Amino acid sequence: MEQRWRELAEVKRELAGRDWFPATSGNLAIKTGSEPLTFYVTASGKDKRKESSEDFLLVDGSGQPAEETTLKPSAETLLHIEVYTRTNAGCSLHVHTVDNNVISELYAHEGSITFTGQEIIKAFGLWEEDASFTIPIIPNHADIPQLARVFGQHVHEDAGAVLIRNHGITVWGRDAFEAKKYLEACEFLFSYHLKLKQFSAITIN
Ligand SMILES: CSCCC(=O)C(=O)COP(=O)(O)O
Ligand SMILES: [Zn+2]
Repeated sequence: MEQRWRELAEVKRELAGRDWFPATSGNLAIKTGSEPLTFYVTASGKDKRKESSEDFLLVDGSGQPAEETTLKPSAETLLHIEVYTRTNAGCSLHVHTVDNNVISELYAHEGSITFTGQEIIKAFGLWEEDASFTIPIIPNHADIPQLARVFGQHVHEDAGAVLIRNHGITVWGRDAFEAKKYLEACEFLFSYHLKLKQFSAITIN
């Protein structure tokens, strides 16, 4: 358990270093047991750039604290539960960035965005020359159980990503290394796409 705590703390430190937790946003989770399901999740409403012994709490398969604590689990714990109950993923990460919000707004009407012809797609385990990677975009339902239900409809593989419109992205992987790799690759693709779009607009006009 302590090992999992340290792994999640390390991921949290790295993502904080990228400034991916503005205004208390974001939540992270790492699985500690499957039968029954238990996982560490970030405490709700905190500045995730700060580090303390109260950063994470252990919760059960219904998102309730699995040990005595005054900490409140992330408001979006139900999304992490969708990941762990539908797949063999071991870690799930959720961040709000300007780039992932802009991409989600630009392509919401299509319901997804597809990337192809990018070397970094290999980070998703796709090695073919014409490989493509599609990220679904779902509406940002205020009701978290409803958001989690819609989100869950796009959770099929042990690693993946879903954009929530004008909210953020949730990625997951078999372990913390893979989840972070997916997240970094997604944000790279978003940033590249937006820069290219801006640059193309300037050179055409
Ligand atoms: C100001 S962020 C609004 C809530 C949110 O979307 C988020 O990611 C953080 O919520 P948490 O309860 O996990 O702190
Ligand atoms: Zn969020």
